[in-house]
Amino acid sequence: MGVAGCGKTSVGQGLATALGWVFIEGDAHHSPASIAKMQAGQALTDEDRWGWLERLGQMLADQAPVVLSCSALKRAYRDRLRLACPALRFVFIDIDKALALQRVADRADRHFFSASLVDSQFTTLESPIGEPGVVTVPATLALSAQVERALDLLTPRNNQETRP
Ligand SMILES: Nc1ncnc2c1ncn2[C@@H]1O[C@H](COP(=O)(O)OP(=O)(O)OP(=O)(O)O)[C@@H](O)[C@H]1O
Ligand SMILES: O=C(O)[C@H](O)[C@@H](O)[C@H](O)[C@H](O)CO
Repeated sequence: MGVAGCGKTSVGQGLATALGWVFIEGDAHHSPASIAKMQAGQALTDEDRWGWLERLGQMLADQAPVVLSCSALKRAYRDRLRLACPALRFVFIDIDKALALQRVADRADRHFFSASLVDSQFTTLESPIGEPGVVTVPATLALSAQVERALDLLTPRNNQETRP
């Protein structure tokens, strides 16, 4: 989970490969209207997101264990997914606005998400740090180190929020 451009797809695919689990791309399940909005530089509202979260929750309930990429920016969104799948754990990819902007701008030619929306992602984000079942991985690490860190933190012996 995390804002646009933080690395959800990259880390999620890496985790799924390491775990031998299916990877589900959350962005592939937005409604066409939501994709059109984001393409046009309009931020999604709660209304836009609830149906999407329902669909993702159903997939978690039906297909777990899986790795799912999902922005899950607000506590209420995460709680909706937890309700569907009580064993759910979150990997929060922590990124600052400058780096997120850079990454989203760099891929603008091949991705629907408008760089003008990065600000609103940070306005909407309610940090999950401190919530149960959440581990945090810095966006600045190399991808392989992020996957390794996430796997390490997700193992029961390391039941902690962050690591120095
Ligand atoms: N650890 C990393 N180091 C350097 N670049 C990265 C890293 N992780 C991802 N990137 C790059 O940042 C960009 C965004 O990554 P990715 O698509 O995985 O993020 P995302 O959170 O899934 O984005 P979105 O949800 O907005 O589609 C991509 O160009 C990707 O190659
Ligand atoms: O909740 C949201 O606003 C969305 O899920 C976004 O976060 C994007 O879909 C994603 O990051 C693609 O760039």
